[in-house]
Amino acid sequence: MILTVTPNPSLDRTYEVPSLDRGEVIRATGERMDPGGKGVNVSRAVAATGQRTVAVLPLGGAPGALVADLLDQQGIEVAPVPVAGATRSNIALAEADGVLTKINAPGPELTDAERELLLETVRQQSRDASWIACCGSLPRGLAPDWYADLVARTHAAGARIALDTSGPALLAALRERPDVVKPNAEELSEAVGRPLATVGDAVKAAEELREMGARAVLASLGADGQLLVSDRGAWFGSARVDAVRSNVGAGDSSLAGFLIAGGSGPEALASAVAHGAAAVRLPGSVMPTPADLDPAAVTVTADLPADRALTEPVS
Ligand SMILES: Nc1ncnc2c1ncn2[C@@H]1O[C@H](COP(=O)(O)OP(=O)(O)O)[C@@H](O)[C@H]1O
Ligand SMILES: O=P(O)(O)OC[C@H]1O[C@](O)(COP(=O)(O)O)[C@@H](O)[C@@H]1O
Repeated sequence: MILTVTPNPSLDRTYEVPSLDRGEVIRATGERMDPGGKGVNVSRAVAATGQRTVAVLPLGGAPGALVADLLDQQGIEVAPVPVAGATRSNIALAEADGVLTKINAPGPELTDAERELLLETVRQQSRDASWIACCGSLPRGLAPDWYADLVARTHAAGARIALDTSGPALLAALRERPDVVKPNAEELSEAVGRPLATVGDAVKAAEELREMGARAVLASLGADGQLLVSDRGAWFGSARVDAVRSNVGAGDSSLAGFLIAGGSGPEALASAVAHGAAAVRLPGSVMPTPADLDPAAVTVTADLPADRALTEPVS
């Protein structure tokens, strides 16, 4: 079973708009609502493959009830932690030319009792977990070392940990040796404090994250593909996508693909790339099913294209 922990889930509202004009009334041409938050999306993608997954998440207020309903409709097993504050709503504005603007709200502040209940729920659910994916930003009330503490506790109980977060929460948790971390290019650059212009720059940064404690680094590089750096070696994977519809949740879908394929080595990287490529062909944060995957379009190589310039360099 793959357990996911999303301390700050969301109701994701995506509006399709012709274009963004600041200060004007913009009439949306389409709208959709999805249960969101990075671990929630990992659970949705794992469940789409038929594997068992449980999502642990605080839920509160009317948006929280809506998230619970939407997850129920999708058949996702949830271990909810009731909280007094309302679950946040995150807004994505998708322009006709493909540009996506996202507004991520801070979310409710968790009380001491809610924080304890969240930890206790993770502890109870982690008994049958092969992997625990700890994902997303931390809500107010959880200190930056919250993930570090969770990694230390769950490692002691024998589960493997995948971590997808950023900033101080990522840096603190690295010290507890998570089994894999999944930064995107911006998060990787922020963690090492350097710009990334080439695949080689990303490889060096991923190696540095391993020196800081990560056992493996699955770095997602947007349209350029993904990189896996671990004690078994380093590989680069990519897949060409002709029409990108939405990249919301593409990283989450990739992490799910990586975990369901065993969570290490080139086969898991190929699965991560296939899931990322499939996710961007789908609207909003719709997660791919096996029928959406095109494994034949994926290339994985140990011959790293170090000099290749990133399509979207991080400055
Ligand atoms: N424009 C794109 N074209 C093709 N694949 C993409 C594109 N954007 C994302 N992907 C796929 O989805 C993965 C995750 O996207 P990325 O933007 O790196 O992560 P995140 O969603 O975490 O920011 C990429 O590594 C790639 O495999
Ligand atoms: O916890 P954060 O960093 O605010 O991110 C939450 C948001 O990210 C998502 O999980 C999507 O993630 P990505 O587009 O980065 O893959 C949304 O569902 C959610 O609104």
